[in-house]
Order: sequence, then C-alpha cells, then structure tokens
Amino acid sequence: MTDMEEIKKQVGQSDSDDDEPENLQYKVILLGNGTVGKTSIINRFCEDYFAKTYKQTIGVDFYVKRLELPDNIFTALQVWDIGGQSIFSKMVTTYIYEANAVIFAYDITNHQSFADLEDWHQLVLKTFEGKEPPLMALMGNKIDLNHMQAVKQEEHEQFAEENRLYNFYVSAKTGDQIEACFYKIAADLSGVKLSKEMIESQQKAVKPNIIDYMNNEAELEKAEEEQQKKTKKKGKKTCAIF
Ligand SMILES: Nc1nc2c(ncn2[C@@H]2O[C@H](COP(=O)(O)OP(=O)(O)OP(=O)(O)O)[C@@H](O)[C@H]2O)c(=O)[nH]1
Repeated sequence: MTDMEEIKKQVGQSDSDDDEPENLQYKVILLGNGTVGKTSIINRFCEDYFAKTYKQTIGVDFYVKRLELPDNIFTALQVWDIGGQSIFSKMVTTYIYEANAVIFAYDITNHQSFADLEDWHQLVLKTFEGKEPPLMALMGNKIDLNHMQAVKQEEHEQFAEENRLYNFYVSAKTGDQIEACFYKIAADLSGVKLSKEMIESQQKAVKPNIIDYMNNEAELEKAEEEQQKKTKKKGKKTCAIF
C-alpha cells in the first residue's frame, strides 16, 4: 500500500468513494510553524474546545466535520492538522497532495511565524506545479492577544493580496471568526454563494465571546472550564456534527 493509500484508509476515504452520498467531501489542510495554534483552531472548529496546554502534533492528525450550507447542501470537511515540524519531513508533500484548500496559519504575536509562511507557501506551489492550485487562505491566529500584535495588518493584507489568498483573523481561544472562516471555505469549495446576511450571522454568533473576554477574562476562563468538562471527546481524532 502506498503512503497516500494508507492515509486515505485512515480518514475513511478511498478512490471508490465517488458515488457515496457524501461526495461533497473536501480536504482542508492547515500549515504553519509549531505553536501558531493549528490544533487549537481545529479543536475549536470541530469540538468547540480549547486547551491551554501545548501538545506538539507529530506528523499529521485528521478530523472530519460536516456542515450544512444554504439550499440543503451538506458538505464534509476533512481537516488535516499537519505538525509544524513536518516542513523538515519528506512526508510533507504527501500530506499537501490533493488538498482542496490550504490554510496558512500564523500567530499574530510572533513575526517569525508570519515570515516563515513564505516557505510554506512555496512548498504548496511546488507540490501543485502544473496542476490546478487549491483554494488558499491566510489565517492570523490569537487575536485575543492583539495588544501583543507583532505583524502589522498591512503586512498581513499585502501577503494575502500578492498571493491571492483569502485573509482571516481568528482566535482559537475565544472562538472568534473560526466558524465563519471554515464556513466560507466550505461554501466556496461547494460552489455555494453566501448572502451578506448568512456571513453576518456566522460572525455575530462569535463576536460576543471576544467582547466578554476583553472585559472579563476570569469569566471567560470559568466558562471555558465548564465547556471543557462537558466535552467528553478530548483526544478524539475525528468528529462529525450536523
Ligand atoms: N491566547 C491564545 N493562545 C492560543 C490560541 N491558539 C492556540 N493557543 C495556544 O498556543 C499553544 C500552541 O497551540 P497548538 O494549537 O498546539 O499549536 P500548533 O500550531 O498545533 O503546534 P504544532 O503541533 O507544534 O504544529 C497552546 O498553548 C495553545 O493553548 C489563541 O487563539 N489564543
């Protein structure tokens, strides 16, 4: 079995899946340096969970989240959490291969993590050389720490514009904008046009969190602890929520 066949088996996807009802299934990968928050972004999106303690991702982890888009369109995002150290591994191009969307994540408080996205971006372009490139997005994480922001908004926007990337700011800690970003990516991949109201409702759903956090950190931490107690799926590699 080749590396790619082995990975497809692990995520429950095979080449003969095309006729299955879940044919709107897309592979979305997160790339970026270690500690920028890739695992945290995915945990927040898939399980509404945030861990303060850092556990390095070795190699790759897989998650699945199902989303309902307008017009009764259901889509499954297969989200690949690729460890930051993978840039030094031969396997990294195998992980990138066949991605439908790539999210380049950095930590807004760490300028090096932003500068190194140039290398991650080049790696993706090289992997897709001569092929249709995937949808690509830039994601600045940890906006709850915006008082420590080390990357200017102009730099962020310029990088996104030059490389034709969607650009997002998120916080895995508060959940701000996480759902809205993945929803936008899923809609684009599925060819679904989102109305202004749909986009706004996604954003409104998370905004109060960040306001509470900025004004009352203790309260947010209490709410998070309660949420984490409720989350029984800690450590689980996949989730499926409709
Ligand atoms: N304040 C804050 N901390 C965050 C946020 N996202 C992640 N962190 C913290 O940053 C650290 C690293 O997060 P991870 O999600 O493990 O980072 P990663 O990019 O997956 O790291 P690798 O596995 O090494 O590739 C953890 O201690 C998280 O709690 C955020 O939005 N805000």
